[in-house]
Amino acid sequence: MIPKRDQIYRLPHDRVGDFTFDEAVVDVFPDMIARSVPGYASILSMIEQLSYRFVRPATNVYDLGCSLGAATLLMRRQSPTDCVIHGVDNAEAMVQRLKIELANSPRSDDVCDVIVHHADICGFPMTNASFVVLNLTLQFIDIEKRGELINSIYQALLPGGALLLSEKIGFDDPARQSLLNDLHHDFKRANGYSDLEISQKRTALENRLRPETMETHHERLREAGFGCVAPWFQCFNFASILAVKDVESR
Ligand SMILES: Nc1ncnc2c1ncn2[C@@H]1O[C@H](C[S@+](CC[C@H]([NH3+])C(=O)[O-])CC(=O)[O-])[C@@H](O)[C@H]1O
Ligand SMILES: O=C(O)C(=O)Cc1ccccc1
Repeated sequence: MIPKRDQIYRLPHDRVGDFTFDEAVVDVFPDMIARSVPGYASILSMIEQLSYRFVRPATNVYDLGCSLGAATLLMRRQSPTDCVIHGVDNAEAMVQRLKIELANSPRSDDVCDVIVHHADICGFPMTNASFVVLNLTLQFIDIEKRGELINSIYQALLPGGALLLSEKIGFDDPARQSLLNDLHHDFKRANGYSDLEISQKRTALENRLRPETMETHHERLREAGFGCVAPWFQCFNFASILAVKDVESR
C-alpha cells in the first residue's frame, strides 16, 4: 500500500493545538515518521536484528508505544513461535488500525502471537520479558514518570534481557543544540516539508514531546540496574540506546 502523504500542517492553522495521535495522524503516520525522523528505517531494521539475538523461547516481548506495529511486525519475523509480542499504545485510533491490519494478515502457524493492548504504558503489567522496545515513545511520557517506567521494565526483564530505547535527544551545549536542531529541520525540508509545516508541528509538539540529554537517559538506565548501557545509533538529534540486564542479576 502506498502511504498517504502527511499534509496535516501544510495550511496555516488559526491556533496550533497540542499534537495528538488521532485519526488524521494515524492516516498518514508511516509517511510522517519516515519524513520526520532521520534514521527511522535503520533503527527499525536494527530492532529486527536485535530481536533475533535477544528474544528467547517462551518469553514475552513488549513494544511500548507500538503505533501501527512497525517494530512488532519485524520482531515477529525473528521470534520463536512460543513467544508472545505485546504491542501497547494508548491512542485508540492507532490500536484500532493495527488490530485491523493484523486481522487482515493471513494467520500462519510459524509466527508467534501478537496481542495489541489499548493501554497506558505507565503501570502496564509486564513479566517474563526477554526484549522490550521503547522506540520514540519515552519522549511523550511525563518526565516525572520516566524513572518508574524504566524501573518497571528492568524488573520485568529476565537476566540477559534487553531494552531498546530510541529518542529525540537534547543537548546542554546551546551551540550543539542549535546545530543539530537546524540539521533536523534541513532533513525535514529535504523531505518536502515547508517552513510553515515545520514551524506549526514544532509548536504542536512543544508541550507533548520533551527530549532529554543522552547523559540523563544513561543515568536513568544505570540507576534502574542495567549493567550495560550502549548507545549504538545517532543521526542528528535522534539516538538509540541498547540497555542489557546482567546475566547474573536477579
Ligand atoms: N502513555 C502512553 N502509553 C501508551 N502509548 C503512548 C503513551 N504516550 C504516547 N504513546 C504512543 O507512543 C507512540 C509514539 S510514536 C512510536 C513509533 C513506534 N514505536 C514505531 O516504531 O513506529 C513516535 C512518534 O510519533 O514520534 C504513539 O503511537 C503514541 O500514541
Ligand atoms: O516531527 C518531529 O519533529 C519529530 O520530532 C518526530 C515526530 C514524528 C512523528 C510524530 C511526532 C513526532
